[in-house]
Amino acid sequence: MGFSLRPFHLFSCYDMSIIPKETAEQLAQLIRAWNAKGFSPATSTNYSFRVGADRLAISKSGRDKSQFSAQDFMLVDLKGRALPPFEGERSSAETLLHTVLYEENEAINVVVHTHSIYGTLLSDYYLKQGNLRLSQYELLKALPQFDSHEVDFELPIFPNTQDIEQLSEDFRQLYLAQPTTIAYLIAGHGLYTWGKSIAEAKRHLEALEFLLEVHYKKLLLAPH
Ligand SMILES: CSCCC(=O)C(=O)COP(=O)(O)O
Ligand SMILES: [Zn+2]
Repeated sequence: MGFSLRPFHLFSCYDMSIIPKETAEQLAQLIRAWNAKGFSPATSTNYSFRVGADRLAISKSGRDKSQFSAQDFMLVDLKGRALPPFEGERSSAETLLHTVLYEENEAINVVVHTHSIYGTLLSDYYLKQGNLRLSQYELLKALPQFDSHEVDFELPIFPNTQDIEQLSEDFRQLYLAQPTTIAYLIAGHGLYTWGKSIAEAKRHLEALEFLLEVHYKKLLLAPH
């Protein structure tokens, strides 16, 4: 099965209150698969895809990701406000961490977030230095900017906070200064990454989660 995202602009007379079923089902299937890998314990994590220039489909808050289905998405605008017919429903508590990306880059179509053990531990461990540097791993070539393993990839780390609006503005400043950023960590919390398609966001997420696990296990082998 392919994981391409159908360009929304092809639907000139498309009903904008409808969430595209095929895309929602593709992403829901991946969300369940990532849950099985331990990326989203206890209702954690959130996911979204662009539905138009001014709107996105995002996971509703508190959903069990092992049971996630297309019906667990709802529509919000770029300010994170619920759109018809979803008024009164609660989108992800971290909705603004998604909307900031769709606002700042119209090429972004999918945003994903994980709460893996390795992302949680390493983001906390490296918070003081402000980033996690990954070098010399072949899988770095799954990231867009690299065609060699002999590179230094720095994953920014933000302190965790319950003030998601402030965190989204802090991230906006970083993204405006460094628009090639493809992911970041929140300390003791997890990973955000994104892409222009489901396939690209999937590649980033799976490569980064693999690299986090490898890096953690390397520290165990050779502590420093
Ligand atoms: C139980 S996880 C705490 C909130 C969180 O970090 C998360 O990713 C899930 O929040 P949501 O509102 O999207 O369910
Ligand atoms: Zn989270």
